[in-house]
Amino acid sequence: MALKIAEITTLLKEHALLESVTVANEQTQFAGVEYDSRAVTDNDLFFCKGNFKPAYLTSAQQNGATGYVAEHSMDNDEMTAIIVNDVQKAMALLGAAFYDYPQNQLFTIAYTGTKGKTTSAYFTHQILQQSTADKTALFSTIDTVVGNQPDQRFKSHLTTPESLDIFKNMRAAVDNGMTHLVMEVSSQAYKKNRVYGLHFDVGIFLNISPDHIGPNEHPTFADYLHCKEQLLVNSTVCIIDAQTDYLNDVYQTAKATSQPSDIYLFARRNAPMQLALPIDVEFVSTSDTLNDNEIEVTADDRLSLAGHYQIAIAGDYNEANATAAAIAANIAGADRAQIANGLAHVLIPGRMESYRSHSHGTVYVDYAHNYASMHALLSFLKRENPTGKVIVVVGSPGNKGEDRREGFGQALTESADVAFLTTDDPAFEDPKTIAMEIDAHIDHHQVQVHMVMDREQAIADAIQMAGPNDMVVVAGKGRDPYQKINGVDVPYATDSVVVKNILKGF
Ligand SMILES: CC(=O)N[C@H]1[C@@H](OP(=O)(O)OP(=O)(O)OC[C@H]2O[C@@H](n3ccc(=O)[nH]c3=O)[C@H](O)[C@@H]2O)O[C@H](CO)[C@@H](O)[C@@H]1O[C@H](C)C(=O)N[C@@H](C)C(=O)N[C@H](CCC(=O)O)C(=O)O
Ligand SMILES: Nc1ncnc2c1ncn2[C@@H]1O[C@H](COP(=O)(O)OP(=O)(O)OP(=O)(O)O)[C@@H](O)[C@H]1O
Repeated sequence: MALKIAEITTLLKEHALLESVTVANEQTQFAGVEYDSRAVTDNDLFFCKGNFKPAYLTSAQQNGATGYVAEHSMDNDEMTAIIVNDVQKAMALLGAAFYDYPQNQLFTIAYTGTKGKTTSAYFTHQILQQSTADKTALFSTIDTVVGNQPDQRFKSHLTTPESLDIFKNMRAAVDNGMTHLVMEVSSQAYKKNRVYGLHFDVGIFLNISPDHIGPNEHPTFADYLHCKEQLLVNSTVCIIDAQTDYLNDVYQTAKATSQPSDIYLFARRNAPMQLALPIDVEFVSTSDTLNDNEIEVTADDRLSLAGHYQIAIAGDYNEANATAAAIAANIAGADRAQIANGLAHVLIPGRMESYRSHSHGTVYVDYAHNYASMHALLSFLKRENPTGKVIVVVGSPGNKGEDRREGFGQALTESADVAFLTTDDPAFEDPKTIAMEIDAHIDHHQVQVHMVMDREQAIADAIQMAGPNDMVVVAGKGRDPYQKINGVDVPYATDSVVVKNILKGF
């Protein structure tokens, strides 16, 4: 693989991105593309982006980079300088070209939504692995799967990677024989143009609620919604959960660029919606308990998926996630039996994992980490087991999503009996201060609050307190293997392992 200067300038000009180019000669070509100086090798093209320091370019040059792309000249006469008006867009375009447009060889399904992306992506991947004979790749918050060998599955750093990583991983998937890809597309991915120029075969909009609004993410809710809606603009087929907030806005966005026959609206039967639209796929719970989750689906004749489906994980919100996955997988070629088998057997790390103890009730490890997910989770548990106490271990991250603190306080007040406020990725803030901010939004007449900053100790104390019929919820980290403290990823055994170890002692 190589990228020639002529191809680079043509592409950038076509997209009105090129400002100037200073090049050694017309034969110039690059052997690789990189945005991190530490990964640069001989004759790479290096992208200067984000919180960039000039020293990174020096280091990239020392490692072999012979050209750079930036939004300003970098005072370096020895390298080919390609100056653009948007380096993130340029990076996505040139990344696709360098890896020879692997997206064209994959049937692509992408999920967006404030909650449920990972769960729905795992559901869809599990189903498609059957219908494609194990030829489905997955780019999720948890894992990136580009093939079926152990070294072709690795932990993800971001929900949606940088564009160069997306195209590199897509290329690897294609070279490993994959024919389909399921991925999560965050609002940040659109904000930062990580998916610029990518068109998806199927795009799914699950839901939206206030989250990711702050100095490092989206300035306003309107910006957050706009970024999320871009998935529908960039997808041929659009699937929309009609119970989403802002349904009118979301639906109009889909309609602007997709044929009505390519839009699928789904909803729980008789559920309230913000706009009366005809529903194409309906689901209804036929069993919705802590141990058994089953839905019946009816669909219009574009799809063949009417029937009963068992869902491997509990939670009424997972019924919507499962329905979205069933529709997407059916469009991608999976039949009813494959959908049923996939939904019945999927396991998602850190999502509704349940551990039964002898005398301290059931412990749930779950990734709920904002108001919407915490409310969905706790209200479900309380409804299913009204006589048991709900004991929650939770913290809120530092230097991001500050509005989550109020949300946790509200969700705990609505549905918890006891809260152990603790540490969760405090970054550069004091976890105790964060805990006090959550506490300020808790009604102490409803919830008994304990402050235990050592997360493992908080989990142990919560389990110790629980009686046989109680439920302990360890929220927010799932299988995250670290705590982000003062800029360092400090290893952490994961909530799942901590819970299992504690339960051995009981
Ligand atoms: C706001 C944002 O998009 N930030 C991302 C962005 O940061 P950045 O471009 O400023 O990069 P940086 O790490 O400050 O470094 C600047 C540049 O210098 C380079 N560098 C750095 C060091 C060095 O020695 N040499 C060198 O060349 C880096 O590779 C980078 O290109 O690019 C980095 C990778 O290049 C990401 O790690 C970083 O994500 C941060 C960590 C992050 O947490 N982002 C969150 C907000 C995010 O994107 N989340 C969404 C999920 C949201 C949801 O759940 O819906 C996601 O998709 O993951
Ligand atoms: N459709 C849904 N509506 C509300 N809450 C949900 C929904 N699906 C999952 N949840 C809750 O949100 C948590 C996170 O789910 P999941 O990881 O699937 O979402 P996500 O969109 O990938 O989240 P994130 O962007 O935070 O990574 C779950 O552990 C569960 O508590």
